[in-house]
Amino acid sequence: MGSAPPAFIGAEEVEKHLPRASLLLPALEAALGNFSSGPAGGVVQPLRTVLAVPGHGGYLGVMPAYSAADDALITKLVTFYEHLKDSPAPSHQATVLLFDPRNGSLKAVLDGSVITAKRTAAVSAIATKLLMPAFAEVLCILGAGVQAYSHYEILTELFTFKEVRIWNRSKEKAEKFASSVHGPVRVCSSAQEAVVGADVIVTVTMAAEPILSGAWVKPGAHINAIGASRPDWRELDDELMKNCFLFVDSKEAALTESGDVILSGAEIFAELGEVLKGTKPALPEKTTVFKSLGLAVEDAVAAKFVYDAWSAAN
Ligand SMILES: NC(=O)C1=CN([C@@H]2O[C@H](COP(=O)(O)OP(=O)(O)OC[C@H]3O[C@@H](n4cnc5c(N)ncnc54)[C@H](O)[C@@H]3O)[C@@H](O)[C@H]2O)C=CC1
Ligand SMILES: O=C([O-])C1=[NH+]CCC1
Repeated sequence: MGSAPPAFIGAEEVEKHLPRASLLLPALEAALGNFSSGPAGGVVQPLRTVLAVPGHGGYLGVMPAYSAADDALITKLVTFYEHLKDSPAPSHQATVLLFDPRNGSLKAVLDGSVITAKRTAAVSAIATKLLMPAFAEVLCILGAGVQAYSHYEILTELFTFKEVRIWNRSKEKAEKFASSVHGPVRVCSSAQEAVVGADVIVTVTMAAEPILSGAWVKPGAHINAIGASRPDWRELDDELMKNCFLFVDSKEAALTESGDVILSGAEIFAELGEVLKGTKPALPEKTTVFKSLGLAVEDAVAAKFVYDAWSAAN
């Protein structure tokens, strides 16, 4: 007798079993600490393979990981395309394959887009909790796409801001964002207007040139830098990169994939996992940048969470 056919868990079902990204926080904190502990942490995760799709402005990322603590074995396949102006397709699409670690059988094929949106925002929330200044009042989001929504949701769930500001390259999209989310959001006409005086800043754009200048940033602010995941793409300028304390999810990934890190020559202070383990300090009183590239082990944690909840309900 062969093994059971794999389950297919689509976007709606993923959303149903993972209604809030904050449900992932304990498991993600543990996974980031394990990732930064080397082989003793039980995370096996090579640097992702990213191949360009010539002539189409697209990329395919292959992201395998095993987490012993979660006993989760996955690979995520994620595509991202720079300019999809005349296409209804989202810029990022992903699928997660979840395997049985005991025998390699495929257990489930999960929509990876909701997982990517939620686990990325949850990791930014972990960084924000550790690195944002005391008494943070103003949240600023640069970009108004999928990640802007997931970041807004978790950051306003976990923290209380007096003001939330958004800027987007096309103002219509920022206005749509402001009218879709539940709380009040001020739409700004320039990135500078949105950034000046902000305590927590999130960059979630597809920019390839800097959209955030260090000259605008309030000393002591915390920045979650989520976009610019190619070695020649930027969201942050040199002034910011060189005058901040730089935290990353993975040093290896940052030094290979992040244009903001590679081209600025900024020194990495710590991995987030090292702060979570207590081997590096958090420095919330300093200007801090968390440069996120996205780790497959985060997808492993999220896919396991969704699969377990789905299995319990089916
Ligand atoms: N660190 C991580 O784990 C992850 C990072 N990302 C990155 O986060 C960023 C946002 O992703 P999504 O929200 O899914 O994308 P999206 O396509 O839904 O939204 C992108 C936003 O950037 C704006 N934009 C596009 N080109 C721009 C430019 N040249 N300058 C300024 N703004 C521009 C668009 O108007 C849109 O509002 C992307 O760079 C993506 O690669 C995405 C998933 C995971
Ligand atoms: O981790 C991830 O899925 C991604 N990081 C950058 C683009 C997609």
